Amino acid sequence: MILVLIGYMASGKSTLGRILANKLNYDFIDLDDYIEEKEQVSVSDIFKSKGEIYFRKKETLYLKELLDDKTKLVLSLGGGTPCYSNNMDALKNTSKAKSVYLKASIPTLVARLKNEKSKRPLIAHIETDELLTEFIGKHLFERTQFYSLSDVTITTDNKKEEDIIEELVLQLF
Ligand SMILES: Nc1ncnc2c1ncn2[C@@H]1O[C@H](COP(=O)(O)OP(=O)(O)OP(=O)(O)O)[C@@H](O)[C@H]1O
Ligand SMILES: O=C(O)C1=C[C@@H](O)[C@@H](O)[C@H](O)C1
Ligand SMILES: [Mg+2]
Repeated sequence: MILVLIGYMASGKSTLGRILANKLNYDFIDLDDYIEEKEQVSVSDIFKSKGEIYFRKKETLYLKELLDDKTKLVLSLGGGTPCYSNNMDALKNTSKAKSVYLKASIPTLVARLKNEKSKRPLIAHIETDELLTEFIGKHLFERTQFYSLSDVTITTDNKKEEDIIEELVLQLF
């Protein structure tokens, strides 16, 4: 089984993925970290030097590699992974994978992202909280159609990490 965590930037994929893997005694991989390790360069630098399209090709390549090769894995995707190529089809077409959408509201995401923009190339240039709110609102609206294809959706606003994990395990097994 591969449990795949999906959601917008700062929805908690990496944080919750680590906790979930530990609880289940599964391996944990964060797709952004995996890409950085394989390419020996940071995601931000890939965006800068090679561009987003190059990044998206690598993201799809490594997602498929992991889906083929791994089992007993919690895999946290990048925020955009479900929205490009046929990545969501690849997830839905393997009985090995179960996907979970970690749903967070715009205010929650803005509060988390406003002080953590620099490592996230798509929002690093946005100067004010108002502009960040507007950007996330539109971006999340475009992306929700892909995120919502997940097998399970968990709302995460104002919930403690351990409570989200408990809910998630109940829904998955
Ligand atoms: N349930 C929660 N309650 C409060 N804070 C949380 C919760 N889940 C995550 N956070 C905090 O939100 C921030 C973003 O979380 P995290 O890095 O796990 O998101 P992500 O989905 O992996 O983001 P990205 O797509 O950019 O990698 C972190 O500072 C984390 O501690
Ligand atoms: O939301 C996105 O499109 C991204 C999120 C990050 O996880 C990284 O994968 C990258 O910064 C792109
Ligand atoms: Mg992450």
